[in-house]
Amino acid sequence: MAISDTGPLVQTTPLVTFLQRVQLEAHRSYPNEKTPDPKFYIDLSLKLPHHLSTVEAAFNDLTSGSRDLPVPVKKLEKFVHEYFDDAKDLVPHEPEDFVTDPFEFLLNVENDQVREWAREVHSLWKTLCYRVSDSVRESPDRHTLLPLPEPVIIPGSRFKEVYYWDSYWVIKGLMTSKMFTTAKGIVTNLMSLVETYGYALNGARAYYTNRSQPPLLSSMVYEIYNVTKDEELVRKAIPVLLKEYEFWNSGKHKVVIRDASGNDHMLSRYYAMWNMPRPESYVFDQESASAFSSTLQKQRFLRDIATAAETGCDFSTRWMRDPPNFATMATTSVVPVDLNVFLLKMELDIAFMMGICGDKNGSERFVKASEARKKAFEAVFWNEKAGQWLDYWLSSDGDEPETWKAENQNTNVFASNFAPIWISSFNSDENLVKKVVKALKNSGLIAPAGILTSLKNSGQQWDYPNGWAPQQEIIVTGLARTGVKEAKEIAEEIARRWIRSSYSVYKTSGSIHEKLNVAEFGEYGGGGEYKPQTGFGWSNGVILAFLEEFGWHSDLFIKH
Ligand SMILES: OC[C@H]1O[C@H](O[C@H]2O[C@H](CO)[C@@H](O)[C@H](O)[C@H]2O)[C@H](O)[C@@H](O)[C@@H]1O
Repeated sequence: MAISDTGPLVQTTPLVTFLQRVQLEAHRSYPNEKTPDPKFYIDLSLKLPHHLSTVEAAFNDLTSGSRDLPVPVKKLEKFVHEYFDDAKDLVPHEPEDFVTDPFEFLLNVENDQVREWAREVHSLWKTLCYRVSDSVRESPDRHTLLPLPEPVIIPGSRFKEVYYWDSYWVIKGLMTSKMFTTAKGIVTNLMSLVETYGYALNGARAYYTNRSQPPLLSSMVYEIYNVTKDEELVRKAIPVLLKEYEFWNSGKHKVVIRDASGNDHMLSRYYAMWNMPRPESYVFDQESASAFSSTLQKQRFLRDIATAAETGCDFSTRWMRDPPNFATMATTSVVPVDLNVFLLKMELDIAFMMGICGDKNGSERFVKASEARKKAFEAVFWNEKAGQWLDYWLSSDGDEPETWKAENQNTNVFASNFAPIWISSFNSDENLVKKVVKALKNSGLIAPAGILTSLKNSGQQWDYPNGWAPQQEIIVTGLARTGVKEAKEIAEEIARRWIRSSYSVYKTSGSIHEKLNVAEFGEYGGGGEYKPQTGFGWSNGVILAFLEEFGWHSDLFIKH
């Protein structure tokens, strides 16, 4: 009998399993250059009055003669059209708190051109706001979309569902747009997922139940509370955050690294509860896994792929033992700097929220937890020579404590190495900030349109020449809020570059992009045909948040 991987698994639904078959058949049917996005098939819903069993029977008939030859495209399209609905499970929704010109909107942005564009970006929330259709609530088995109680803001483009970490930057932008009800609704939706599953899902689809995404729920609650002072929200959030905290600090997510003096440091890693091809990319993952011969190797590789999706950075050389060789993906063997930043932030946020609710003991417990994690940052991640925090490669499977070794720090430069500067535990230390600013300036990461994700050109989405997308916002905000002049200056300069390029791409291609080609972006770059203006959730959010943070009054769109 073949030896199998025994790690945790979360089963998916019968509909997802069936739609994978349809996706695979479509991949066989279409001539290569026309193959539709595999995600299209996994997002389909069953049309009324058909039931899964009858549709499966019809599909079996359709494919029965096609063991060697694929189903002709026309026949497959007819089948899809007859039995499925596409993109009807979300219904456009006018956000109730949207006003064209919000009261006190970007008061510190004095430049007319900038204000006019900001209003346009603000109005794009309307194109990204939906509610889940009644049919999803009434017959969840017909859909891969999951029911959520409140309206949603989606990223847009091919992503027609809520995403966990994207929602943080969406909320930052909604705060600028004064759309507090919509922001609270997003948090309520994510909290409902944690209540149901024990963690916030990667996204609100049945095929995302086997993993989470970077844990930023506490930061979302914190941002909303900071503006609205809504104590009720905080009270509701605390038990949910405690549940989420437990998820990230137990089982396979928890690792212990022992330092040279014998002190144990508890940290966390990403670890998906899945070891098969991701349903939304089944055809691709199956092909990548075909490089391995044994079942165990395939399953481990596929878990590392699904785990990379849990990191939010799918894919990057950051997760490869031998970059850029994709077959060496080993995400579960990395103890990542940024994940632990998010968890340290969660500890500080929970301590703060418990303080608001008068739970002094609880608050002290979480302050202590944050202090312990801060020590772990010093012992495991910090590299004095590099002036940044480095990811750590595990030597074993991470189930037992292992002893720290200098050579296990990943000395490659990634934007995430600078993420700790986001939080007060680190950015309150002026000497440390100066070292980190120097390292960031010399890192090669600061590019014409913002901060690069990495310096390696691997062809992957989360590598050179792309930027650390909106995630750079946390580095910029952290630097901007220190008392160190050169930190503030570099923060403003990075934000200016990001805004100027986003503006340029928007004006020339017609959309706000989820990511920019940060390295090769020219002064006015962009290009492409003029299309109706479209938003992209998290980038929309960062544009508005940067404008709020820096309150520019000069012309941003001229090179300074
Ligand atoms: O369909 C493939 C993958 O798509 C998602 O990842 C990317 O888009 C997300 C939405 O903007 C974003 O949160 C993520 O950082 C991107 O890499 C999805 O999250 C993956 O799980 C999925 O496999």
